[in-house]
Amino acid sequence: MCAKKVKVKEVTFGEGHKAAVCCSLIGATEAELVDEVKLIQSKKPDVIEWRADFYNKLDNTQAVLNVLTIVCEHIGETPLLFTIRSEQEGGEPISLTTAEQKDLIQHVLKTRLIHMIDFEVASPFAEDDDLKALCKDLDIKWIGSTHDFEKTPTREQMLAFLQKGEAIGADLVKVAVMPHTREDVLSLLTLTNDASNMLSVPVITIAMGRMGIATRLVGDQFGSAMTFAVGHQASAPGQAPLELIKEIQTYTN
Ligand SMILES: O=C1C[C@@](O)(C(=O)O)C[C@@H](O)[C@@H]1O
Repeated sequence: MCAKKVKVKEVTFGEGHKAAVCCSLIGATEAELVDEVKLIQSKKPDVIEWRADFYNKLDNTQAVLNVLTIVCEHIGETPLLFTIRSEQEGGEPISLTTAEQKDLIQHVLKTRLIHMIDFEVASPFAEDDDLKALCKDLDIKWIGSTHDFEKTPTREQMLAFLQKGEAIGADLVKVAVMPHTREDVLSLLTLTNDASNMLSVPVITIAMGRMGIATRLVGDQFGSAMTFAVGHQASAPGQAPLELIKEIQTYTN
């Protein structure tokens, strides 16, 4: 079966479409985030991600909601992806408990200011019926993600992560891994091709670091629906500038 398409505002994710280019906000303060969003938005990414685990007042719900409102004043029609990446999967350390994090996420979803949210497949949030029901009610698409900053798991393991995301109801599924050999990169690309044919939801795949650059530049030619690029500062190793990816896309799509 061909991977289904998912539309978020004017952006279409999935088979037959070039990868949406996403740039991340990683500021620690409101002032940094405002500078960052202005710069990034001027480069016209397809999606903006707020990596809220970098924000230094994540434990203050009102501050988070205020910053969210301010960020949204600068992004126009660009879809906003909200992510609290866990430390185990490459995020910044945060002080919130799981219950506090769930409460914050509910507040953020209810603002309707975000259009997509990332839940790690291995986290309790991806299994949380309240959060998933809220996303459905508010038409906020959720990405079921898995990250391995150490290695590239086997093709079977990576496929299992993506299938788990699909099985628990993710609208899109994503895997990001660290390659150490050319074979690792090829394995990720083969997985991308296979999973994008097999699954019923769009697939996003990334091989991080310098070795994985091909997957970020031309992953869509193998079936990947989104790529993360540098707008201001990289949010993970190996990201290329947005301008380079957009330029390449004029030749490949
Ligand atoms: O999950 C991802 C992908 C990513 O880790 C990357 O490798 O580009 C960057 C993160 O900001 C994002 O949340």
